[in-house]
Amino acid sequence: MNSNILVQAKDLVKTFHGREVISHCDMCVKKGTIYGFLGENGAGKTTVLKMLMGLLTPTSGKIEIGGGDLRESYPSILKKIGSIIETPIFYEHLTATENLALHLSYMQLPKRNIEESLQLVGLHQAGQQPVSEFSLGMKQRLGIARSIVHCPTLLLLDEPINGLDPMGIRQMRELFLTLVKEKNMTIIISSHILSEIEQMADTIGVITNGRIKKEVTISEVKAKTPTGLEDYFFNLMKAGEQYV
Ligand SMILES: Nc1ncnc2c1ncn2[C@@H]1O[C@H](COP(=O)(O)OP(=O)(O)OP(=O)(O)O)[C@@H](O)[C@H]1O
Repeated sequence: MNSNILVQAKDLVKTFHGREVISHCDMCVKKGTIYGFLGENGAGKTTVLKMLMGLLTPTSGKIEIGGGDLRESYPSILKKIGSIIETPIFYEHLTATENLALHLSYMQLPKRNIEESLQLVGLHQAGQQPVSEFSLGMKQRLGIARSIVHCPTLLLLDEPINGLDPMGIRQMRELFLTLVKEKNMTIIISSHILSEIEQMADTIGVITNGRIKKEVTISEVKAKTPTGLEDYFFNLMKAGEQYV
């Protein structure tokens, strides 16, 4: 595998109860980039992200992360992946700090970076509060803190800005850009908020009916559709392959 590539999925298939929801899906994510993962409701984004995280086993196909086969490198590779997939669940009676400490101990890692991670997501003053007292947005921020506390190289973020206020959305966008620039992380982020993806992503992957329809750099998107990503996405959905 090309050394510039961190994640490569080849010919992925996932079947649930005989129904193929991911169909021969190929995906390629370069190191040190943000990959905006787009698709309509039910297109297959969460299912692919769960397979990249090892939470679901593909029916067939191959996933390589950092040049190694995900299945063969499991579970040690988990230490290099951070994720927020669907609604994050916490021990509600424990504090934010205790939840992050528990996460690190599950991963058999030293209790480091807890304060820094809470600071990065704007929860530094809430570290000693039980999670049961957190708002939806605070839980989402804590989920992001948990995804980065072990300093992963790959972040899988499934709609991570759900529930955040406008300030929070901007702070998280800036955080994700900083993590890539300063901590060398690679991020795959799914979101329906195309304006956010447009401001962050280097590459866009569009999935339709379980298959990547288009992988394109953001500069190609802008060249093709000067009015921006939203129009590019809608034109692609409407016109299909004729548009690309
Ligand atoms: N555990 C499961 N059992 C059966 N079908 C499933 C399961 N998980 C997902 N699916 C189906 O797989 C398809 C893809 O779902 P997925 O959640 O991956 O889509 P998505 O692109 O993340 O959608 P959304 O944008 O609505 O979150 C859907 O048709 C869904 O019903």
